[in-house]
Amino acid sequence: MVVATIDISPFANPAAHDDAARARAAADWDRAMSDVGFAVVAGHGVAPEVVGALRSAAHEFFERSAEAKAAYCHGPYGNPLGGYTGIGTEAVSRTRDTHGGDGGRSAGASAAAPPDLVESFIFKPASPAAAPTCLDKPASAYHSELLRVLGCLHQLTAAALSLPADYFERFYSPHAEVSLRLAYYPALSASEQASSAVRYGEHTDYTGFTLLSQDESDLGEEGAGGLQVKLRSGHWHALQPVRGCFVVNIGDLYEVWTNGRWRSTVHRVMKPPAGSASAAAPRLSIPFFTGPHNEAALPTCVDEEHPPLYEPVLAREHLRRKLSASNV
Ligand SMILES: O=C(O)CCC(=O)C(=O)O
Ligand SMILES: [Fe+2]
Repeated sequence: MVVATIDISPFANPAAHDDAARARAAADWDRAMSDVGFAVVAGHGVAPEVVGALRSAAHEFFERSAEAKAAYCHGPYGNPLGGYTGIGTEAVSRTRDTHGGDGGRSAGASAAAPPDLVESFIFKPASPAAAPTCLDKPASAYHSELLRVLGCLHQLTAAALSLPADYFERFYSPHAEVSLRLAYYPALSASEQASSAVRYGEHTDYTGFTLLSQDESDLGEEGAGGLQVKLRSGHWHALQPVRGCFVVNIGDLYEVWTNGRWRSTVHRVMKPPAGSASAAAPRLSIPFFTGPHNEAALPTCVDEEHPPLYEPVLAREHLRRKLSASNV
């Protein structure tokens, strides 16, 4: 398996597992994050109904008219109120030109990239801007469940990096900087299909862990389009969804914090081939972006053999640079 499946139940349900099981999961996690920067996470304990309810509500919202959806637009992608942004607002591969945690592996690639073929809704439970009624309950339930899973991932990470079990808590409390994004890729028109635009251009995520619920339709025929991850070899690997699991990857700040031991890996969402069933269908994926509160800076994995590779960076400043580059 190029992308490992990691069962996190020793951390999600600690009473049922012993320390040896936790140590094994932590070693597997360290290997996955160092080699690929992506893993498939099982054993998280999130009920399928919680995921299903949010997916249905999101479809209901995105199938509304452009005018109805525009009523929930509160500014550019990444604005503090969250809400809706349509196609034409974001070109994520333009962030490749800003300094990332990836050591500039493909910097300078795409200053003029066309906008991504995606609509977004960012759900923020504490936002004063009202969310559509259909999303409110399922998104709140999903949000709090994923915060719980994030806590497990932090314990797993602390074990993997030989840090105290509660190491990450202080950087993520009293509030983490999280963002629940519904990413809707409409069926492709003939002109979109013919254009050089992609569904979501190549990029690294910006801060901490991203927990992604993939669209099961990505299981379609080989090359049907969907999430692809750039391996160290330069090869693009298509990530097939695994039922009941989340895909988890790290963003730039983790690469900085681990002094390059873990990889903030470049990924993208391609278009399905013209005329295929997948091209005529919408695709919905749900990334939950997570990062520390702004003051956090956590250089680890530094010793005599591993001198610091990165300038220290504050979460807020890094996020600001990335978002301003991605907005069209
Ligand atoms: O839609 C996907 O599968 C991935 C989206 C993504 O990479 C992102 O939102 O950062
Ligand atoms: Fe991403």
